[in-house]
Formats: sequence, C-alpha cells, structure tokens
Amino acid sequence: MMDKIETPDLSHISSSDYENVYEPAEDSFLMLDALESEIPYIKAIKPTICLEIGSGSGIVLTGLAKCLGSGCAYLSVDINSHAARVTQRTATRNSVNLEVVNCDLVGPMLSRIQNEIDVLVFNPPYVPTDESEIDPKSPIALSWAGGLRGRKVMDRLFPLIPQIMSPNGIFYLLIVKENDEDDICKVMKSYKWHGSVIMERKAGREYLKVLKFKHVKM
Ligand SMILES: C[S@@+](CC[C@H](N)C(=O)[O-])C[C@H]1O[C@@H](n2cnc3c(N)ncnc32)[C@H](O)[C@@H]1O
Repeated sequence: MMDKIETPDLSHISSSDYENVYEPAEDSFLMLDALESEIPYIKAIKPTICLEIGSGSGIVLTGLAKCLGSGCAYLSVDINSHAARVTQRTATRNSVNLEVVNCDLVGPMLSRIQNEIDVLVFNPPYVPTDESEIDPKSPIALSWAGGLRGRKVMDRLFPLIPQIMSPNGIFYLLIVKENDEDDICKVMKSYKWHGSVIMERKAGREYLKVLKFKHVKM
C-alpha cells in the first residue's frame, strides 16, 4: 500500500490555467503508473535528489514526492513560467515541498548538480512536428511540439545525463513510437547508459512507452 502513487489533487487548477499549462493526459498517467511500478527499486537506491524536467501541472513529481516522503529533495523545472507557478501550487495543495525552477532543461543549475541526481523524470514535448510549430510564444505548443521525429528537446538532454546523474541514478523518459526507441537507446549507449521499456500503452493514435535508463558499470 505504501508503494502506491496517489493521483495528486489538481482541483486548484482552473480551465484558464490550462490555456497556458499542459493538462495531464494519458502520457502523464502512464508515467505515474510506470513510476509506481518502480517504487521498490527507487526506494532501494535511497534517492536524495529527484528532478523532473518539464513538470507542467506538477502532477508527476508531486505524486512521486508524496509517495517517497520527505527524506529527499525534489527539484522541478519547466521552461514555461505558468507551469512553474502551477507546479508550486500543486505541491502546496498536496502538502509536499518542491523546489521549482523556471528554465530550459537544467539551465543554470548544471554546474551545481554534477553527479547529484538520483531520479530523473522527463515527459518531453514528443510529437513530431515541423520546426514552425515550435512557437516560443505559445506555452502549450512548447509542451507538445517536438520538431523532427519529436526529438528536438530530448536530444539536447541526452548529452547531459552522464554529467548530472549520480552513479546509481535512474532516468525515466516518456516517448512515442515515432521518436525511434532503438535510436534513442543507441545514443544513450554511446554515453554508457542502458535503456529498456518498463511500461507501454496505446492511447488513441499514440503508442506511448516509458524507458528506464541506468549507467552501465564496467
Ligand atoms: C508533455 S508536457 C508534460 C507535463 C507534465 N510532466 C505531465 O506529465 O503532465 C512537457 C512539459 O515540458 C516542458 N518543456 C518543454 N521544453 C522544455 C525545456 N526545454 N526545458 C524545460 N521544460 C520544457 C513544457 O513546458 C511542458 O510543461
């Protein structure tokens, strides 16, 4: 029972908030279910810092934090300032403490979090789109439009993984079929990180997967 992730209370988020912040959808719930299935493993590595990039409403990190408890620091990042504010409200509403940062990927924290992150969660903008659909003025477009193969944002994160993750760290990434799982695993393998699918689900036209990456020890 203690290893269950309760869906956080989001009743404080209004429809006008959702005009600027990604509304939880099948991808968010698949990530929550995947993390729930991983709780025994996550607890076993005794995490001290969990980071979610692209927190949106805050549903995922708040759920994880509520389940794991207060013995860990929870960092949340979003490029969208509306999302950063809503994430903070979600944390407060659900009585958890998150540190919320409004920046691009790990932004200015990079030098401060070298080899520090034990659990990293990213449900990125994964939908394959034309470059023109990535409109910097539209917070909602930035939450889903992923450019070529839907890889534009996640590809910028991959080279940072060996720098920011702790030796036993785990990286959870949500992808769709079009993102090319085999190629993503190949890229991560070049950094000595091994990936496997831990949960997958068809949701309408999308085939969603959660990948788990761990450092390959020599
Ligand atoms: C698909 S939504 C996921 C939101 C939430 N985690 C969920 O599962 O419901 C992607 C999120 O990533 C954020 N995002 C997009 N590009 C980003 C970047 N370069 N750095 C940080 N966050 C980014 C978006 O603003 C959006 O909130």
